[in-house]
Order: sequence, then structure tokens, then C-alpha cells
Amino acid sequence: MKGRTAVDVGADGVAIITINNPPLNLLSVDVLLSLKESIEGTIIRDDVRAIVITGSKGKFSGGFDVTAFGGSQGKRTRKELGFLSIEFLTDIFEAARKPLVAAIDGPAFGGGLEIALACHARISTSSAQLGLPELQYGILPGLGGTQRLPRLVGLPKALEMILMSKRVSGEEARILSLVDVIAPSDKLLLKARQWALDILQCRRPWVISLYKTDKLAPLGQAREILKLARLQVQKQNPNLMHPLVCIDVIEHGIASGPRNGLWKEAEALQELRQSSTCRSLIHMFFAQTQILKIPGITDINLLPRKINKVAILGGGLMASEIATMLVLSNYQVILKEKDKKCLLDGISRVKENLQNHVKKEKATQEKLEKSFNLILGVLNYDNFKDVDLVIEAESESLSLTEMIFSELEICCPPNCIFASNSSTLSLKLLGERIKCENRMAKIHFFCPSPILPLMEIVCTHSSPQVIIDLIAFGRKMRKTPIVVRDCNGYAVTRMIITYLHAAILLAERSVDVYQIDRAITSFGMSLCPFRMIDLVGFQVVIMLSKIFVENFPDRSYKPNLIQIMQQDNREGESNSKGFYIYDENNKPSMDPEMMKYTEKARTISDVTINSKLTTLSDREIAEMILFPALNEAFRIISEGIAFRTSDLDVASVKGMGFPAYRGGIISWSNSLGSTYIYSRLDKWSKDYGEFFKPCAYLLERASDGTSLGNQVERTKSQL
Ligand SMILES: C[C@H](O)CC(=O)SCCNC(=O)CCNC(=O)[C@H](O)C(C)(C)COP(=O)(O)OP(=O)(O)OC[C@H]1O[C@@H](n2cnc3c(N)ncnc32)[C@H](O)[C@@H]1OP(=O)(O)O
Repeated sequence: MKGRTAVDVGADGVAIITINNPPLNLLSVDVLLSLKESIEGTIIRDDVRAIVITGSKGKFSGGFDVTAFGGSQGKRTRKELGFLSIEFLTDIFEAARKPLVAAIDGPAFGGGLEIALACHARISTSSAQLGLPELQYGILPGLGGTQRLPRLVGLPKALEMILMSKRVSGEEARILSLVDVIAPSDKLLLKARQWALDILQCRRPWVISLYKTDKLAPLGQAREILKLARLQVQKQNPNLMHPLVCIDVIEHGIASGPRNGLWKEAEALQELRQSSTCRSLIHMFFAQTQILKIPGITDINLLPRKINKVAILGGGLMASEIATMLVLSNYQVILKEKDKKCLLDGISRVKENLQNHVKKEKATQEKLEKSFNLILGVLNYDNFKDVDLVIEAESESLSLTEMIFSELEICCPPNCIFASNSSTLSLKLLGERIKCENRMAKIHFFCPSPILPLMEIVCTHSSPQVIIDLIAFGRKMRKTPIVVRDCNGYAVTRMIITYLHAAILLAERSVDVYQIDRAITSFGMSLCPFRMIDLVGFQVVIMLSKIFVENFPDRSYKPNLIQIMQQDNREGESNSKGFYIYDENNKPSMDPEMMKYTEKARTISDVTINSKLTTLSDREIAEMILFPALNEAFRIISEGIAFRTSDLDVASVKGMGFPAYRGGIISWSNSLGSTYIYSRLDKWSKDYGEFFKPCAYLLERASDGTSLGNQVERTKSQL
């Protein structure tokens, strides 16, 4: 039976109720109504003494089908609001006079976990995954999670799990007393049955989570904890309301009793599920699942081959950054350099990177040592016999790379994948000159990688198998892979460089550098442009700018500012001097000398202070910087480089730091409309040059008023 619950009563008098909605046993109103029917039926049956709830095929429940949220449903009455959470889960389910035990394997998320929280005990496998990730969708746990979780695990831990959408394993959940006992998968039901009968026979406690108080701090102390949590979420994301609403709901339950808390939770869910934040975040969720679906590649039943050993050619900044990411993800790495000095420099850079991870408490000393032992420095190809992937990260010369790849063809096994991290080389040209073009691809990591976890894979003549392998490789490193078709440079870098050039253009033409960064931060970008340049490094930005200017001379802006600053020995965060000055803990502060550089850039470019620009509002600054990046995104779409528009939404969030709660750059542009964006760019292009000129794709859509991109299509379910 699909989308329903099934009941099976055993000879021991225990009814097993199974949520059956494959593949993830997602919840909907229909599934919950079926659960209600099953519970009510078993409660009145004389042959049923106790009840166990579980999910079919080793998956408890992935929670609510989120397509139910983000729509514009009409107002509900108070009775309708509390129906599922209060009338059913609290007054029938939790209040049942027969013990209810949850048997959890696989995912128990959102509403799924909330059903388990209303049970009188929870038995789990150690590998089960439990969590309340609702805040990721701009809503809050709406089936009692805000009230029951704090009462089961204590307020601090519950806040961490809810506010950060933190998932815990069954084993961690047991330590937190969120589950009562761990059982192996094949004994899970047996253990749960026995536990339910033990409750009945008073050998185990009959716990009603909603009325537990022993884990809750006294009101005054709880209020202090909640005050701190409010400050933290406001600091992290001042534009978001729903985390604050969630904290209010938790507080209301502690101060006025859990039942009042449940009512407030139901009202808050009704409000939040209709917000634009919810709509955007749900769009992002589906955009992220879509991004891994590449027609003709991921739909032809290929399985990824295992990549164990990776060789990196080059020991420079980027190469050592990649090597660090790889060893931290447990890959064996060979770092090859041309001479001993470069090799030692490369290896010590990897060590330094790993030490920084320990300093920032992202890795332990033990992990550092384990990771560092995975790297082998070499000067020749002797150890390349069993390498699965080679990443070329040093050469920007076609003839040199051609030579390197010809050598690799001889030294590596026939299935080895050859990837290049070069921004300048055309693999198409290279592929034509050597034999192994179908096992070649470009891959690109973003910097700083912990903040921007995107990995771009550029298909050239790459075989589907190679793309599948690289997607799996990226996911193992906890990256979000985006696959694009071949183009000059990298697709996402084109958006980023345009974004940075727009910021420099404004700074060179009068707007204060720090005002720009403030405006972009308050828009919600996780990395403002001048901090981004400092982090990436001046040298890299200058090199990428040069490529962009060479490839797109008609529309590129030639920034002078960074060159001028570089001549004055400014490199960015790496030498503690960039647009900001960095102290020994890398904390940035504004530099009064900035004015000197912007004035010099103005003189070289022969521009004068423009009073219109000095009085721009934060919103206008954000638009003048983001619309050119959007314009470039439209070019990428119209050139057919991206597989779908929503891929660029994900790319903007994971590769540029665009706020997910605005749905990504294309989804955001839809909320503004093509006519508005076109008219602004058109005006700026007349005032400040071709850099702003709206592209043909935008002109076309502004003329007929069509949408700028598609929302990810999903069938609506009802809640
Ligand atoms: C009122 C309540 O408090 C509100 C809620 O319950 S909110 C919902 C909370 N639940 C979640 O956030 C779970 C989100 N899902 C996940 O994390 C992962 O899907 C998972 C860990 C459960 C399983 O991962 P995995 O096995 O890799 O499957 P995955 O590929 O992600 O998903 C399979 C399909 O289900 C879809 N899906 C997963 N969870 C979904 C959800 N909650 N709603 C709608 N669709 C969902 C995916 O989009 C994907 O669709 P596709 O086949 O069209 O691509």
C-alpha cells in the first residue's frame, strides 16, 4: 500500500504500525490521517496490548513532503491549525492508554522525528539519522518538536539541533537521551516490541515527553539561554525572522505551559509556510537535488567507480589547497613538483593548511597527523601506476600541458581520469591533440572552500562515466558539484568576476569600499566583494580578470585598483594587507589608507567623483553590483553552458555566497522582474559604460515580460 500505514498484530499482542510511503516514507495529511486511523483502531482492539511505530524498508520517515510548504494557502481556523499536532498527536496518540514505542532506522527527520518524540519510548539503530531540519525551509518544527525536544534533551542541545538543523546519529541520540536504547537493524522490532511490553508491565517508565520537566532549566535561566540564542541568530543572519519566531515559540511553551506552546507553534507554522523565505528555501532544496541530474549522463544507470588515489601536479597555492581538502577527506594524495624546493614548499603549505584547521578547531591534532600521512611528495611519475585521478594544477601553457598529458597517458592506468584546474586552457584544443580526451575534464574548486563549497565540473569530450565519477568524488569531499558545458574559463567564475569588477568599478568611481561591503553584507551575501578579493588573493583575481578581459573585451571592465594596491605590496589576507588590514588572528579592520588608492585609480582612469554615486542607498549599491553578475548569468544560460537555470541558483549560493533565503540569483531576479532589471542596467550602461549593457536574453524577456528562470517543478501535495 502506498502513502498509507499498515497494521500487523502479533501473537504477543503488540501491533506494528508501519508508515509506508516509499522511498522515504514522507508524510502528508493523507499519511497522517491513515496513521490516526490505525492508532485509533489498535487502541480499541482488545487483542492489542501495546503499539510499535516504524517505517517500511528501514526508513522511519524523511518528514513532511516539503512541497506542502511555501504556497499561499488561505487562513485556517484555530481548530484546523491544531488538528494534527494537538487533537491527534497529543490528545489521541501521546495520551493513548497503551504504550507506544518508535522503532527507528534510517532517517527520522522533521515530522517523522516529531511522531517519534510523541511516543513513550524510542529504540533506534546506531546509524539512524535524527533531526529537525525545518528551519532550513524557513518554517519551524510544526508537530510539537519545539516543545518536546527541549523537554527530552534539555534546552541548549535542543536549540543547537533546531536552530542549526543539526542531524544526529542514533548513537549520539542515545547519549542525549533522545532515544532510550540502541538495537541492531535485524533486532530493532524485536527490541521495540519487548520494550513496549515492559512499559505495560511497569518494568520501564511510561514517559510523556510533553510533560517532562527534569531536563528544563528554571524559567529565569531558560530565558537567559534563549536571549543568548536570539543574539547569535541575529548576528549570523539579521535578515531572517523565522529563527526568532521559533525561539519565541519555545519560550512561550516554557513560560506558559507546553500546550500553549503547541498552539503558538501551530499558528507560527501557518504564518511561516506562506513566506517568501520559505518559498525560496524550498526552491533551493529542490534545485540542489536537480543539480545532480544531468540528461544523458546520470540517467543511464552508470555507477561511480571508486577513486582511492589522486595525484596533483603542482605544489602552488591552489594545488596545496586541493591536496589539503583531499587528505582531509581521506584520499591518498601524490603531490608532484618539478624540483625539490617547490616540492618542499608545496608540502609545507599543506601542513600549514592542516595546522590552520586544528587552530580553528575544525580538526584534531590526531586527524592532522593522519591526514598528513596520506600525502606523498614526488619528483617523477614512478608512483602513478595505480592513480585513479590526476589533477593538473600548475600549467597555464597549452604546449606544456600537452606534453604533461602525453606523459601521463604512458604512466597512468588506462582508466585514470585526467582533470585540469586551469582557468585559461581550452581542454577542447588539448583534447584534439592527445588521445585521452574522453577521460579528461576540467574541475574547479572555489575559494575559500569552507565558505564556498561548490565544485564546478566542465564537460569537454568527457565520457559520462568520467562525469559520474567526478560527481561522486566531489560529494565525498562534501562539495556541491555543478556540471556545465565547456566554455572559456569557468562558468561560475564569470559571474564572480563580474560581481567583483562591479564593486571595483563603483569604488573607483566614488563609492567607499567599506560602504560597498556593508551594503552587500546587509543584502545577505556571506562574502562581500572586497573581503572576497582579500581571501582569494590579489594575484588570483588579477589573473582571472586578465582572462575575462581577453575573452570578453566588449563588456569587461579593466580594474586598476587591485594592480595599484598590489604594486604597494598588498596581496590580501595572505600577507595581512589587502582592502583590509589583518591582525595576528586574521581579524580584519578598515584601513584609512584606502582613500589614497581609490584616488590614484580615479586619476589613472581619468574619472572624477560622481555625486550621484556618493549618495546611493544600500539597495542601489547591491543592485549595481549584483545586476551585472545576473546579466552574466543570463549569458551563461543563453549560451547553453548551464544545464538548467536553477543550477545557477545553487552555484550563486554555494560559489558566491548569495543568500539561500532569496532563492539564488536567478530566482531572486524573478521576484524583481525582467523589465525592472533591464531598465536599471540599460540606464547604467548609458551613464557608466558597456560593462552594464543588458544582454540579448534579458532584452528579449523584458520585451515580452516572460520569466527569467524556472522554479523547480514539483507536484503540489496538500497539508
Ligand atoms: C511539520 C514538520 O515539522 C515539517 C517537516 O517535516 S519538514 C521536512 C523535514 N525533512 C527533511 O528535511 C528531509 C530532507 N531530505 C533529506 O535530507 C534526504 O532526502 C534524506 C536524507 C531523507 C534521504 O537522502 P537520499 O536517500 O540521498 O535521497 P534524496 O535523493 O535526497 O531524496 C530522494 C527524493 O526525495 C525527495 N525528497 C527528500 N526529502 C523530501 C521532503 N522532505 N519533501 C519532498 N521531497 C523530498 C528528493 O528531492 C528526491 O527527489 P527526486 O527523486 O525527484 O530527486
